[in-house]
Amino acid sequence: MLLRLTVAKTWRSFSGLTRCAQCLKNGGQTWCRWRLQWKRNYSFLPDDVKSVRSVVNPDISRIRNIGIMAHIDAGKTTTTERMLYYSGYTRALGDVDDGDTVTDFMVQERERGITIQSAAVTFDWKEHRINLIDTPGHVDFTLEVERALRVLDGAVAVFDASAGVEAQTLTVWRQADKHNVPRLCFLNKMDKPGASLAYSIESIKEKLKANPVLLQIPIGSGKGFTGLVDLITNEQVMWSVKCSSEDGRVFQKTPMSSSNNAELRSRAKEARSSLIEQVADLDDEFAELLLGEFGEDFDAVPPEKLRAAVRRVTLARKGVPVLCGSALKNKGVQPLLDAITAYLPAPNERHLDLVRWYKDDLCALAFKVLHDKQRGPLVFVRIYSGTMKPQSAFYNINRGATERMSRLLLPFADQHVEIPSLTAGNIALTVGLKQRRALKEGEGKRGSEKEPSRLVLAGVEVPEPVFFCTIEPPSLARQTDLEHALTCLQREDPSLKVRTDPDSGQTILCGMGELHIEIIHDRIRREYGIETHLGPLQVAYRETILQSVSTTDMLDRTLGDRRHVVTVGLGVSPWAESTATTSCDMTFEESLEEQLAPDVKVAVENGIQSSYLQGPLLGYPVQGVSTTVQSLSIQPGTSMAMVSACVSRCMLKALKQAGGQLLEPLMSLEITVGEQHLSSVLGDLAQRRGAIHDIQSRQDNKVVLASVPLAEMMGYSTVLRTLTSGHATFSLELSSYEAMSPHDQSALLNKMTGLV
Ligand SMILES: Nc1nc2c(ncn2[C@@H]2O[C@H](COP(=O)(O)OP(=O)(O)OP(=O)(O)O)[C@@H](O)[C@H]2O)c(=O)[nH]1
Repeated sequence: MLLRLTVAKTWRSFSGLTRCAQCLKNGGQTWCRWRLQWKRNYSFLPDDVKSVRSVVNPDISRIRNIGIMAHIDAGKTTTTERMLYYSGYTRALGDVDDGDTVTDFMVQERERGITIQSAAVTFDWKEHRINLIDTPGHVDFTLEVERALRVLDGAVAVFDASAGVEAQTLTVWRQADKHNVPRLCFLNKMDKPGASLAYSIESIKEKLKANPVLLQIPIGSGKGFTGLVDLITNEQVMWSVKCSSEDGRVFQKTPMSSSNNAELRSRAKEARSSLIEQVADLDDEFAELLLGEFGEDFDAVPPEKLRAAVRRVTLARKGVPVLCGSALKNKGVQPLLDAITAYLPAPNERHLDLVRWYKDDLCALAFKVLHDKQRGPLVFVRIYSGTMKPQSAFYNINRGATERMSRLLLPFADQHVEIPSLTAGNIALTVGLKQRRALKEGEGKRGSEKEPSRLVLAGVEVPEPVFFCTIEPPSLARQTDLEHALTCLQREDPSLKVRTDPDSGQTILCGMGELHIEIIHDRIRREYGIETHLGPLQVAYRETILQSVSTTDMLDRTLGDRRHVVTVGLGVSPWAESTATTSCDMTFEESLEEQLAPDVKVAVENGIQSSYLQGPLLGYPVQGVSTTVQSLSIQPGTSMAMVSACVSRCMLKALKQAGGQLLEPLMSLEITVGEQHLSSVLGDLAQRRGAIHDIQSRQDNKVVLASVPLAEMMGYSTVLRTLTSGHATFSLELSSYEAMSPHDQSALLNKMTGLV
């Protein structure tokens, strides 16, 4: 009896047709804990992976390495989840709100319903291999997006169709521009009452300065969104709306000519004509075809000719195809998959100059490391040329070392399938590479044979952290465990920085934002079993100088029977744009440059660099300063450590004399808020030293664009929630480091030095 009940429950739960008995007992909630657990356990079993197809190395022209990128909550994970379901790799539809999606597998991701780390999945769609990376939308994890875009050939930018382009969309769009990544736009959430195709298209043009090429128009709006018109094939694509549990697998395609909706027919005709004209403007080959054969009758333009032209336009990055749908309501995802295979490039269509040097030798870029307790570091690699095989040796150009990989895996989120080899164009996971950030290889060949400096694939820029706090283990005995945990976490996440305070000896965590540090704290507790204590969160200020100064210093010290004597003269001067940079530089006077021995130069450089790390005001890093070493005399027998110490002391003196200026991180803030709460939000911003740049209208909401010092934004999410009863969202991103006013600077100095 019990068995029968369980089987019945299981079937009901699996089929998604009815609620389980426990759900009904719980007052009719759609999901109960039991059902969630079941979904977690069974919705992504290893045998869901179609391993036979997966092990086949597909032809390179049929591979698509793509990323899904967007502002937070636009629906990236939900869209990815649908792709996995329709391609047959999962048996049940995962849901972000239920915390059971494939790509958000970290506990923190499931609990919070957000993506924290990018996750790679591999699946097949209509004879194509799609390697997909779902990236986070929250700005604290922006490095994850950058790392993914570095190795991808194409991207899908997902938009909330009721919001259009949002703050983080701009950031990820710029990142994709930087890496020349062709992309598609997916206007998601067409089922939302405020969804608007026209508004979203306009904001893509205006804010992203992109050229949207509309390939579909929606049928119905808000809750009445039922399908779309495919303007390429001139067909109506309709999903069934009979049942809310419909999984969207089945849909109907009918030619527009047979539609009895005259208004839709005319809208579609107009949109298709605009599309054809736009593509003809962007692609000469298509324009010629149009002039020659189809000038009089756009209806007769064959879909395949139009598709090929849109592909050329996309690859040349002259336009961005735009599609629409509702991932949550299971509409529009299969056409999006078709578009990925039709318009985004195969790896061999992305012409990387560097790769041709390798010919058939292996060239791969390691772009991400995961730390696995049993297997050690798992390194994600993108293969650019050659073939990768387990149990073979590789030359790591960055580290100048040969390494051996023990196993080769294909990533399916947190599940991995072992494979015997993988060819160019693919993304794989390797086990056994020991070197940190193990990078590119030329199999079995020393880099020198091939001018290694020219053959290294560029990595990504790691953003500077803006927040820091102390972290302490529960007892001194756990300090080593904490250090190990932090080493592993840093290996995975280069935007996390860990240092030791030279005065107090405390360990300092530096991160990209409040959420970033909170997640690291939580991971140390859950994954490494250490209950750590975090000190108060502090802003990472910077220091610079106000004027040019020259000074000298002399060190004369006897240690044991050895006398060390150094005299140094140097000048420091501020950069014209000290707030626009995060670095400093140094030079030697011409005569010294020629005269000094290499080890002396290194010692001097070390002294200068160490003084840049801690400014004279509050010990924050110095930026925007040029130093010129003007004179140096060293008595024989003096150690190089003493040279560094003397230079460092002289630098401190010079920086102090040059007048210290504190720089604080200024953040770009975008708040979306209902009109009724606008005035309270603006009033609050005024008290936070905020400067309002613009207030725009977005459907029924107002969007406030402002800049605010980071120091004023601690715990802002709670404040905003209280001010607006939870009816506002915001996104915060580092804009620049700005000089503090003399009043604010002295207040901060007094506070930090304990004078008030
Ligand atoms: N109405 C509606 N809601 C959607 C749709 N797609 C996603 N959502 C909801 O939007 C919220 C965010 O969805 P996610 O898929 O987590 O969005 P995301 O872009 O992956 O979020 P982050 O990774 O955290 O940036 C969830 O509550 C989803 O259920 C859609 O098509 N329509």
